[in-house]
Amino acid sequence: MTTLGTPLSPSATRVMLLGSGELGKEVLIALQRLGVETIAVDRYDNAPGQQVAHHARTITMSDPAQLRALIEAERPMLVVPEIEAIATQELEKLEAEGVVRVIPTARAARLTMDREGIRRLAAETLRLPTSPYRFCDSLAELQAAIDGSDGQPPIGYPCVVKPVMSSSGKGQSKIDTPADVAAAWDYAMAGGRVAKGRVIVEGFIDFDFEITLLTVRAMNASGGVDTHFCEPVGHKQVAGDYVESWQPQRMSEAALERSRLIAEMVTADLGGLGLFGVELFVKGDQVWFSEVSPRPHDTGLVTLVTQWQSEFELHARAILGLPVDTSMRSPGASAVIYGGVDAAGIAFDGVADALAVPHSELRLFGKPESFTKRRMGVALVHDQDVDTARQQARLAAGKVRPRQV
Ligand SMILES: Nc1ncnc2c1ncn2[C@@H]1O[C@H](COP(=O)(O)OP(=O)(O)OP(=O)(O)O)[C@@H](O)[C@H]1O
Ligand SMILES: NCC(=O)N[C@@H]1O[C@H](COP(=O)([O-])[O-])[C@@H](O)[C@H]1O
Ligand SMILES: [Mg+2]
Repeated sequence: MTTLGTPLSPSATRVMLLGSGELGKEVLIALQRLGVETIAVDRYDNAPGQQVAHHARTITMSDPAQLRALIEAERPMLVVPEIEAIATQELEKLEAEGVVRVIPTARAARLTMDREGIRRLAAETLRLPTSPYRFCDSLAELQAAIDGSDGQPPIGYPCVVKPVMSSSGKGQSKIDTPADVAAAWDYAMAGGRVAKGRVIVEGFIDFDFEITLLTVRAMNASGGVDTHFCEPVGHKQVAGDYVESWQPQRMSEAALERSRLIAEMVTADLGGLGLFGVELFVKGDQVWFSEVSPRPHDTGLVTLVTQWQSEFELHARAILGLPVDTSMRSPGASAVIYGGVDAAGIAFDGVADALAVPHSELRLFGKPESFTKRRMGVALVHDQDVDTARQQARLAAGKVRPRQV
């Protein structure tokens, strides 16, 4: 049975987020609503979540010594990874030593932090359908994997190259012809969240659409763990980064059933409590596993206006051992607002126009520095159908005009 305390008192239930961007900010708000004392950690000062948490700490989260020192000093009840650049092996040690519980588990955080860990688990251990893939440590190995001159079946063209440690499309590119290979390698080397000279090359899947199946592992009344599914979230990606999402994505019963089966298998193996974003490619009734976030997913921002409990509230409840409800309340959509400029302390014009769009909401994340392609905010719209919601969300996002001050 979960007992919650009073923040800033000896009875406090203390939770630490490792990574405090836009997703962590919403988790922190959900935790605060339950009176949880929060510690927001990030690599830079004034990260979005640090602006709402009780405590803010800035460290290099990929440095094992810094991470251990902070966790030992703060002794939170839970550590909640929010980003991909964390010294997860140190988290595994801390968990094994009984210093802290990691969400969902330290092993899950390690396996999903690195594309190799999760891909080998899904494809080789669980035997789930995925794109064909290979891991390469040099441009020569990459070319050999594509051509099949390494003695294995060729990955061929088109294919996709990604650093093993990266997210939001950073360092990712599609290769259509032999002329693109060297540039893709160089881009991957420059774009990972953590310097590591290794990439995954994947055969390109010509899917009809892709979804995130938000899947929650939460305690039931008898102390066991149940798996709950949200309605599928459809999304559109440009250059490996999400620009629009909507819920529900219409799909065949067979494809939905397969998606749930895959999500159930992957999340059961990763274990622990919390919400997962299971990314799947769908073509007709066929479903491929792509990757999974053991935490709220950027495309799931739409659930802030489509579900009674958003993915952030679901995560907060599940990790605390509380019951969850994944039901929808309305169709809806989200559209991303990019910075458009490279500047610190930018201003946003057009906010009133955006919010004049019926059933719209905005989240402006408050990131201290803007980059042309940095996600700075999102427009959210609920409406009676997904098509209308998508159109209106794009309209609202387009009304917001970031500018240098
Ligand atoms: N093998 C593939 N075939 C076709 N499209 C792909 C493939 N791999 C990736 N993509 C496209 O690129 C997008 C981003 O890929 P992926 O999810 O692996 O990157 P990411 O950097 O982890 O992104 P995020 O952190 O936003 O989830 C996918 O959602 C999909 O649209
Ligand atoms: N696809 C993963 C994702 O969306 N992660 C979200 O982006 C933040 C980093 O943003 P930044 O790169 O702008 O600092 C992360 O902290 C997380 O909230
Ligand atoms: Mg992804």
